Amino acid sequence: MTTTAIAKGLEGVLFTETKLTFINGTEGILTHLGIPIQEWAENSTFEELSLALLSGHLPTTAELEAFDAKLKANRAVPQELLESIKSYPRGINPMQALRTAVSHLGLFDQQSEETTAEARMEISVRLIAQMSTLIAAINRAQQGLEPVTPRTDLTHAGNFLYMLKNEEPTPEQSKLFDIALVLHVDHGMNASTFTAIATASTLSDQYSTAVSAIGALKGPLHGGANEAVMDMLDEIGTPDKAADFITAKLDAKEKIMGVGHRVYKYFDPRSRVLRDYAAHVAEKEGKSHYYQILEVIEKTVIDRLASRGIYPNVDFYSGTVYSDLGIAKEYFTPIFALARISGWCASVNEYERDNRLLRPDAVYSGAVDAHYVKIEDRK
Ligand SMILES: CC(=O)SCCNC(=O)CCNC(=O)[C@H](O)C(C)(C)COP(=O)(O)OP(=O)(O)OC[C@H]1O[C@@H](n2cnc3c(N)ncnc32)[C@H](O)[C@@H]1OP(=O)(O)O
Ligand SMILES: O=C([O-])CC(=O)C(=O)O
Repeated sequence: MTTTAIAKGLEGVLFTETKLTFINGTEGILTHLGIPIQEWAENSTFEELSLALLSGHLPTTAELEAFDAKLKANRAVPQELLESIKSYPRGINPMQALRTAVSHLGLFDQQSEETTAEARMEISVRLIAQMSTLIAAINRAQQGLEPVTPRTDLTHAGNFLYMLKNEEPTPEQSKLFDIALVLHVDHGMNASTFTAIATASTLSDQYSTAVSAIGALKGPLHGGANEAVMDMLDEIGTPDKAADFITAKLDAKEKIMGVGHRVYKYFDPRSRVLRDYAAHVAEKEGKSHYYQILEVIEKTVIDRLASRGIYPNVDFYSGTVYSDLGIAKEYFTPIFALARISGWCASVNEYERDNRLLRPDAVYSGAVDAHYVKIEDRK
């Protein structure tokens, strides 16, 4: 069946069914397994949401404990890989490093070429567990520091912060970071999940799907926007300059990073949760410089763009939360990958249960009835 109507950017195209995530973009609703994102953020953990999406149901205590134990047991990565990470050039984009490291990780996994449902599930657990160790090791290696051995007595979020700083985070820091991870775990058929599924649809392996997805997430129109927001805040400098800066950008028809969404034509509910946490920190510890600038930007953007359905998205406030945790902005997008690996794996595994090769089409608008002209005869 072929249609000649072009859906630019595949907007509104339905290519599969899913039971994992639902989004109502007009009302700003996001649910996983039918449960609102606010409830997941308030009550759950990264580990529980990851397992819920991988298994398709809310886990029992025994199931969650077994999954958590498996994640913990799989945190370490091969020493050769850590040595290789230390040899990466300094100053590289950490997403480049992560893409390379995840690909390299696959070389050590004896199951990496297996594509059965069972193998995909086993590899998913390892990918979820080890992504964290890789990102922390990249962060430290780029500063000339030795990687920190993962601990098995900390949560996924707490252990990541520990490996980053070689210092145990406070329970509040771990909880805040865990909530940020929960908010980023899955989001329907976003560009990186779609990319992962496209790769898996060729019956390629789970490491290849993760590597493709990391590449797709890296761009500033997708996961890379959280870092771009911080670049913008640094460029603005002080809150009093924010309104004029944004107005000038919009007058010049430039995009504001962390704003707008293909699906949400109202507030992204994740941005509201993150804003509330950022506001809470601001109230407790005094308004950070970044938070004050974001407040002005949000107001200016809503005044100018809300009538067109353009509102802050998840990337708008996430950076202030990470920056409050002392994380450098270059690591905001890798942290997005740290959370989204669960969503990628869950979506790929779900799609692979009833796989069909993804292969859309294009309307041909090039030359017709042309003939080959020898190079010496060309004008
Ligand atoms: C985790 C995530 O991936 S969330 C998204 C993260 N990305 C960003 O924050 C980058 C900035 N935002 C954007 O580029 C866009 O909003 C996208 C790509 C995310 C989605 O938007 P789309 O629905 O594809 O809209 P598209 O890019 O086609 O723009 C449609 C119109 O809205 C305007 N618009 C969209 N986003 C913005 C923005 N952030 N700032 C200003 N104008 C915008 C466009 O300029 C365009 O205007 P025009 O019709 O006058 O030419
Ligand atoms: O759904 C999208 O297009 C982008 C997004 O918000 C996400 O991946 O979290």
